[in-house]
Amino acid sequence: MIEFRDVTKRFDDGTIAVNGLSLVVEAGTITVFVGPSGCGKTTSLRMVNRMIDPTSGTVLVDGRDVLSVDPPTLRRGIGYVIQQAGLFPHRTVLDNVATVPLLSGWSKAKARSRAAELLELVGLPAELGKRYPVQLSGGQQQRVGVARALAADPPVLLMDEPFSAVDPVVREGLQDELLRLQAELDKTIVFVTHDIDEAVRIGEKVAVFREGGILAQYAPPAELLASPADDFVASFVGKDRGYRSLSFVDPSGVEIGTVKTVSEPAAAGEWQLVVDADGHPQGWVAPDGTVLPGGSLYVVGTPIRGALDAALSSPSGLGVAVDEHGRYAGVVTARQVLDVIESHRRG
Ligand SMILES: Nc1ncnc2c1ncn2[C@@H]1O[C@H](COP(=O)(O)OP(=O)(O)OP(=O)(O)O)[C@@H](O)[C@H]1O
Repeated sequence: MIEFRDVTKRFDDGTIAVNGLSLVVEAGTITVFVGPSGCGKTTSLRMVNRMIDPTSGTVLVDGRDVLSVDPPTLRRGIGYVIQQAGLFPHRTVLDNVATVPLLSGWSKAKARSRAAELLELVGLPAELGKRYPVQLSGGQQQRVGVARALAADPPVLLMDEPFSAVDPVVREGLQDELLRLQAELDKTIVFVTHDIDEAVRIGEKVAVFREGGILAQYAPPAELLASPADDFVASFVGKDRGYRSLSFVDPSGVEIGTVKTVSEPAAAGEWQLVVDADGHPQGWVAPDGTVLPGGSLYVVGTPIRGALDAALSSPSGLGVAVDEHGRYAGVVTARQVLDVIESHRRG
């Protein structure tokens, strides 16, 4: 557990970067600090591992005031991941990941075998270990950065805009990967971003900061979207928040219907879904035989936003539902999904 107790940081030039911050980051959760540029997110994060010390107030990690622990000892238990990964350019990927185990006195062989395991854990093929950081894509470098931070198996992980240098598609992949890793590793993660979508996607709790280093709201994502504490949070969270809050609505009640499926397109006077031999949807055949690409797919059991999006983006008006292996499971209509949303709203 990490606790900020009335923490203020005033820099020498008088800038108040963090102003009276009090919050608790529960152990084993991902907590996101989000807010516009310059509102004190990075400064708050760096006070956890003593890259910056507070002017007043106390930061506690597992009940211990961080000021009572010398920085090298403290940092052994706290992994740190930054934007652009911060890898050593002159060392191979494997040696980058092995750095901390080596510093902790492990033999070279043991440190490298641990590093190889970690590369696998973050989804990188073993052969990339021999390359140098410049020979990797931005997304791969970020994965190496995460592997390196995990090398000493720290209970706490600090991540400062770790995915902001990569394109949106790679970024979503990295976010999914982090959620998968977290389900396995159960770390206490503090994640800084200025992207509210990223914050509500990965955070179990989200702290919204405003200018002047003031905490505007600290709540689970669904609550943030449903009841922003004030106008600042409401505008920061954005005008699509009603739609985005559907990411947290339970899909039970959504009925999965059926549609005719075919393996070869042919006009049949009705909408038909083309599926391959394994049952994966390929596209639609309109009643006049025109072949059209499909819309987004709804994975059955996932939040209701996906069901609505599948229906709205489908040329037939029927959203295609698939199982967890991506195989056709049925269809949903926007009308029916909206009825379920309405019934949830009425409670
Ligand atoms: N060493 C420093 N000396 C003086 N002011 C500083 C120093 N470091 C940061 N600041 C100021 O403190 C405020 C908070 O900075 P911080 O980096 O914590 O913000 P942030 O929310 O992480 O911003 P960003 O999203 O742009 O990284 C800013 O006004 C910044 O200019």
